[in-house]
Amino acid sequence: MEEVPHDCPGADSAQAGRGASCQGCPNQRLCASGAGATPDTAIEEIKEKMKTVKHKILVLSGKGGVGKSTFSAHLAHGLAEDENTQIALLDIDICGPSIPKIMGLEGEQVHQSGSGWSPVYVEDNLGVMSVGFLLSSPDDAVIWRGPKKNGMIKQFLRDVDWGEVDYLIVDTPPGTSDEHLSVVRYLATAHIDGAVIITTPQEVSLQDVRKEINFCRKVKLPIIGVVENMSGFICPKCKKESQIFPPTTGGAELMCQDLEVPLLGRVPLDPLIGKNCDKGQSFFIDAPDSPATLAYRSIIQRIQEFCNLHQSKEENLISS
Ligand SMILES: Nc1ncnc2c1ncn2[C@@H]1O[C@H](COP(=O)(O)OP(=O)(O)OP(=O)(O)O)[C@@H](O)[C@H]1O
Repeated sequence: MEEVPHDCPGADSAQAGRGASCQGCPNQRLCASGAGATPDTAIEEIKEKMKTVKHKILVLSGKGGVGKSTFSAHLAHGLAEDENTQIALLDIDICGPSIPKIMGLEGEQVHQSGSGWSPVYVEDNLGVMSVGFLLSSPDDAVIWRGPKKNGMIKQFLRDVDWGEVDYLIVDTPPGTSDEHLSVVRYLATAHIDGAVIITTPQEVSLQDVRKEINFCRKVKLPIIGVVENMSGFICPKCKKESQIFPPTTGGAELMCQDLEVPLLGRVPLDPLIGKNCDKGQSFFIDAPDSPATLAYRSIIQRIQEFCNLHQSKEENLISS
């Protein structure tokens, strides 16, 4: 893929491409050519597009590898169990798009639909779009930087033909990067319900979650809550409940109390989750009553309650 070595500080601003924010930029010529320019019309187009999407949820994590994509995928699977609910799963994890693998869609490419793109449907009511669909193979690397990367996110939000959707779940890269700012900026005008932040119980992960929470507060992104993943261990050989290692105490719970954000729940470390993700199959099917599945279901219910409340608040605002 083409590299755009462009780090102009104004590259993501509405002024980029018009030269106004690019003074002193070594790549001014590229910038002035309009690469990655974000005309105000794009925001308007995204706003228009998002009118058919009822709820928008961002899934964030401070650290990589904590289970963010696994969570995004299974939130989508869980919500899609109600066949009257239409779900869209968007993967913008540019450096490590794992949604194709987890959803059993490896090797899929972007499908054209009119002038835009059509999601790939894993169920009638569950459509998926991933940055991974743009790669020539799973081992290909995305080396876009700056405006082109943001342009791609804009394109995902504007050009994918989602149709009428109840929930749009956005799986983001770890940390608080350009992509987060772009997606928040583009979706902000279309009212994001909020963010779910995934962590493990370890302090190295929690430390980064604190930053993530501060990021959300700075950009005024509501926080639905935190999920402590890989919290305690389910031994596959142990049959009795008592032999299950207890979930951790402290960890995310203390942090959530401290920072006044809800802890949505804890998901144990369960080897079946890893196995099923590698097979591209939901673990809810193979282990409908496992502690991990039950933990997920309770978390999903809390997210739905949050979104319903958000919707009533919006409706009240409109009617008042
Ligand atoms: N509760 C769990 N128990 C066991 N394995 C898990 C659990 N949650 C996730 N995993 C496994 O952990 C690995 C990392 O998960 P995942 O890819 O979802 O992380 P991530 O936070 O999205 O990573 P990144 O953002 O760096 O791509 C995967 O192999 C996944 O199957």
